[in-house]
Amino acid sequence: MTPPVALTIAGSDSSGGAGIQADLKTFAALGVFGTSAVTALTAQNTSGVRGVHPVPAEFVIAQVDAVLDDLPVTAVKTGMLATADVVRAVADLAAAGRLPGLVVDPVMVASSGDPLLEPQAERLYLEALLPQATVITPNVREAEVLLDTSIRTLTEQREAARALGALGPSTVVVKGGHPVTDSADAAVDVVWNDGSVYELRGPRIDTGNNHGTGCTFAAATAAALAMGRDVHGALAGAKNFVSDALAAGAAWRLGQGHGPLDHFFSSPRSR
Ligand SMILES: Nc1ncnc2c1ncn2[C@@H]1O[C@H](COP(=O)(O)OP(=O)(O)O)[C@@H](O)[C@H]1O
Ligand SMILES: Cc1ncc(COP(=O)(O)OP(=O)(O)O)c(N)n1
Repeated sequence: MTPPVALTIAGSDSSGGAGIQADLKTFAALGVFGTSAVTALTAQNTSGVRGVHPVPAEFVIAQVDAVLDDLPVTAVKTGMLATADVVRAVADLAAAGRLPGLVVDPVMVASSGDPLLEPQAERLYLEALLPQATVITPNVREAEVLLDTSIRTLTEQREAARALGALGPSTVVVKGGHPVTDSADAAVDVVWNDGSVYELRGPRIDTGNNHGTGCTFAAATAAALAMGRDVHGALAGAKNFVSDALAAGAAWRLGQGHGPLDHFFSSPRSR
């Protein structure tokens, strides 16, 4: 049977845990045919980012055009966009109606603390890209930067989701992988949709193997949208997928730092 097709516009993580590698694994694990437009090469491993080599915006667009002109893409995920030029170019594509089911993960900084976005691009996210998205998935730290505020409680996480919703996206998820003080035992993501706010809650899994959680969550959301699920079903499915992949990879040892998730937890190898 012909599978649904999703596109990721994101950076390459040489260590395979985050970026387009995580996105394509997630798409494959969920039965979606994955395509990609690479925005930057990173020389990266589980301990940190050693270098970033951005792709010129024109060539990012050339990759997107090549995919969209040929394949029936029904959802798109953006991750590390690296430069202001690329954020602007992707926003222009969205404005032209070329990016269906758009999930924007506004990647700014790796969990290692290394920057993955030019600071001047933050304003463009706010003004040009986020308002056009079907779903935006900032983590708490990214929400703080976008709103120029601090988020220390679940109440503030909920307020942040509402404030980001006012910018224009259809749905906002302020992810809680970095615990706010009153949700230390649970991983709580706050969803804003069309004026209402609710929580996606799961147990906080005790593991250092958490490299690529955000990429995986956004890619799983895009995969579900590509399959035709509604946004609530897509987010619930993505939350379960990332929890299961974290739990399955909790004990393996890949790399010296924050290891990856096990995206293929339901494959024969993991059983
Ligand atoms: N230790 C954990 N246990 C359970 N879920 C987690 C854990 N860490 C992150 N998550 C989940 O992974 C997804 C990505 O969140 P987060 O880690 O905040 O993103 P990012 O990688 O962008 O910082 C969210 O659904 C979040 O709740
Ligand atoms: C190339 C690339 N893109 C994105 C990230 C950040 O990934 P994320 O899923 O947000 O996970 P952590 O940084 O929290 O592991 C990245 N590191 N590299």
